[in-house]
Amino acid sequence: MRIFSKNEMYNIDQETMEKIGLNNGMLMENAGQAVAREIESRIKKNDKIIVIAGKGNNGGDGVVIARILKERGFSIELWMSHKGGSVAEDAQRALKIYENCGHSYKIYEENEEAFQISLKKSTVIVDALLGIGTKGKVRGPYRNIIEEMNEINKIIYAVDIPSGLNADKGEVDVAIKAHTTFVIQGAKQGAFLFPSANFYGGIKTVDIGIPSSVIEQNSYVKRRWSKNEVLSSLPHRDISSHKGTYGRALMIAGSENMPGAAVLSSKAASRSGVGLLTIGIIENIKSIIGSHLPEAMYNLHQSHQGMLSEVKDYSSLQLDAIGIGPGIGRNKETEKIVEEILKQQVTLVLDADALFHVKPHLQKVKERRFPTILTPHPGEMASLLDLSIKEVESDRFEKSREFAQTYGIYLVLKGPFTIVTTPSGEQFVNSSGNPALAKGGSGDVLTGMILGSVLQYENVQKALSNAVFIHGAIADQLVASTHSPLDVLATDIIEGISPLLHELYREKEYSTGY
Ligand SMILES: NC(=O)C1=CN([C@@H]2O[C@H](COP(=O)(O)OP(=O)(O)OC[C@H]3O[C@@H](n4cnc5c(N)ncnc54)[C@H](O)[C@@H]3O)[C@@H](O)[C@H]2O)[C@@H](O)CC1
Ligand SMILES: [K+]
Repeated sequence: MRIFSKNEMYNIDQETMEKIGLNNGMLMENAGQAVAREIESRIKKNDKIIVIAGKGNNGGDGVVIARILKERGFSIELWMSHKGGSVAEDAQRALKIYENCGHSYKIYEENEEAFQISLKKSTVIVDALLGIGTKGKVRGPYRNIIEEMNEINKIIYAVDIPSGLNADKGEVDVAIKAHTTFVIQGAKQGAFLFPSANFYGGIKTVDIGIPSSVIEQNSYVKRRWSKNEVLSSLPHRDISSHKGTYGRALMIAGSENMPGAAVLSSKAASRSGVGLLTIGIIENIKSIIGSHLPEAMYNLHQSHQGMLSEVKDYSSLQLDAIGIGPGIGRNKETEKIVEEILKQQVTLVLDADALFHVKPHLQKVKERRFPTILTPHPGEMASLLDLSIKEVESDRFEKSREFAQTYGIYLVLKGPFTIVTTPSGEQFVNSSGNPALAKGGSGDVLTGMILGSVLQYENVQKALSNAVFIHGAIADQLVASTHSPLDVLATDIIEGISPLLHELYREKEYSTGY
């Protein structure tokens, strides 16, 4: 599923009209036809359907839907929100065609009570009030209509966007609570931001025939990353491979107060395919880690205030990637280590306290020639950008892209619908996971999984998106089988890596070559 911003969508529509020659009326007809087909497959002949259309082009789509479904023999009442004169040109034309077919409609502004009676009698409502043109707080009759529609508690199918929502942002004033939203050509960004995502219900894309060349030239790549993408990109292990083939990684994590962060991130890394793992920790917690992960090697640091202190020469380890951050703590010494790590000519994964330390050194990040991956949660992202969490969350796509492009990094902005952004600005939205992951340690596990994953793939984005997907899918499976959203521990996620990978590889019909 493609995802668009409002401006991208308007540019795509504009170019389709100007360069391709499909006019707005044609696109509206295609949109209405396509959504009507989807609705038809979900309704019964005895349903009483109300289509409520606004005065913009979204309303025009609604008028086409009403006509098509009427012609197919369904019981349809079309309501326009406003009187004729103020309705957009193409929507007026759609209304003229509707009338030419012998159909009539009613106007909300002239008959509010009758609308409420009709609403009560209806079984299905089609919401074509407002689309991507919505700006600011919902005004005029729309506010009442939206509230009345929500109160009546019927099945609502929304066209393009649940009316009232902003296409690009997560914040909500008043909006339709849809059962399903039929998104035109692709979802709009707000479908993956909160709280607006809660209003969409199911999402189904309808194709209105916009040429793919126009889409490519007028939008960034923004897509959902789902199981199909994971299956088609899982790496193959060649029969002639050996442990060196799968990378030498160093995970620098933990401190006296947080030894668990080192256990979780290192264990997750080795379960995710690392060939040879070295753990960078302070000497006094080695015995704790060792009892959990006998397979690992160690790079022991001096301790200062219970945290890592010495800057090491890593050249003898012949590393391919370094992960740093979970539980390392924050003081001058740990900052120096992060600074030193930035000079290493290997792939880097920075998380947690390393994200705190990297902020004054972002210029050095920009100068790096090897992939740098930052994995902030919204709070860490907000402090990297000097913004509030709310400002980040409401605009996750734009904020991540700007940051990733400015510093030439891969960014994994965590949260529901984690977004992976590449240095060139392509974005991939994860489709797995649930609130069971909102727990201490689950980020440390993801960091380890990412470190393990980047060594298995030639393409960094695929490695990141797949690690994020698998992390979420494990939580989904646990909640669907033996756990609840309350009791999933970070260690359960690690234990779930093997069963899930096993299942995915079986599904991919993975063959070892034997
Ligand atoms: N070529 C195109 O642009 C196409 C557009 N299509 C449909 O058209 C929609 C976009 O159409 P429009 O740009 O006309 O926008 P909308 O249909 O979303 O509505 C804009 C109308 O709402 C009013 N409005 C905006 N914000 C408001 C607020 N806060 N409170 C009250 N009224 C408000 C505006 O004054 C304008 O009259 C899409 O979502 C899609 O459904 C499709 O028909 C396909 C082609
Ligand atoms: K709508």
